[in-house]
Amino acid sequence: MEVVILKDAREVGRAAAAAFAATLRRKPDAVLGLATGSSPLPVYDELARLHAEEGLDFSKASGFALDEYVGLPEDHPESYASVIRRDFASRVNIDQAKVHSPDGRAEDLEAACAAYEAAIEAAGGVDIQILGIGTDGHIGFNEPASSLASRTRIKTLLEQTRKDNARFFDSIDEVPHHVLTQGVGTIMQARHVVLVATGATKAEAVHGLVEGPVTAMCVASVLQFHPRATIIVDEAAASSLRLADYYRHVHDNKPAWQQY
Ligand SMILES: N[C@@H]1[C@@H](O)[C@H](O)[C@@H](COP(=O)(O)O)O[C@@H]1O
Repeated sequence: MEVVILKDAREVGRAAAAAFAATLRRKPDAVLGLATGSSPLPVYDELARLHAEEGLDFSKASGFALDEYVGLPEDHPESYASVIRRDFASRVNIDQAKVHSPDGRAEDLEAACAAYEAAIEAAGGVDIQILGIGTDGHIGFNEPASSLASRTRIKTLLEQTRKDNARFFDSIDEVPHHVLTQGVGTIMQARHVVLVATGATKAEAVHGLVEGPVTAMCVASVLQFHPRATIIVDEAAASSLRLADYYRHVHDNKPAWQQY
């Protein structure tokens, strides 16, 4: 696990976008793992800039979103399919038909989850996955006590997560109770995971993720088992890390040949 502590959200976005750009340049048909929430926004801003100003090419790439609300119309502005389209896909030259989300409107939700797993596998697996983190340590919508081996499935949201996400809706009553999410085991199969977190409200979750015991009570801590996880946080989100000075030292003295 590499922990990178940077000044602010903009720097975090730039560093995470650089990892995406490196993957795309090495493998133009890369499979990108996409996430919603406010944390990845600066990453998408920087990817859009790299596309516009430096010609970063997404034309052969494809994408898979982490999760989706159950029951929201596909064109609802807060469905995660809409959010990914608005925040990312519409701003670069990716083929929108190759940007996928779990089908939260399916009549048979379990079949939709199985189909999503099969689609990720058929695409060759996710090359690089961007992740945010919930205040309770969730990744995707894998709430505390999720199976750490889980695959894409239906989950019920914690009230805290519904409250956290209510800012995107007119009222909390509109936030769905159920979601489809890639499982923890699914996320763990991405070849490179880049988790971004900013702001003091994420400090405890980041501490649990990096330094806590591996526990389903802080699902992100499972990334301690991932062979290539890059955790990029700002100073505020790093404020509960016990070994922050060590992570800074490692990063500042990184040999030029070592990438994240
Ligand atoms: N399903 C998403 C997660 O993927 C995201 O990481 C989390 C945090 O969002 P934010 O970055 O807005 O704090 O929100 C939602 O629960």
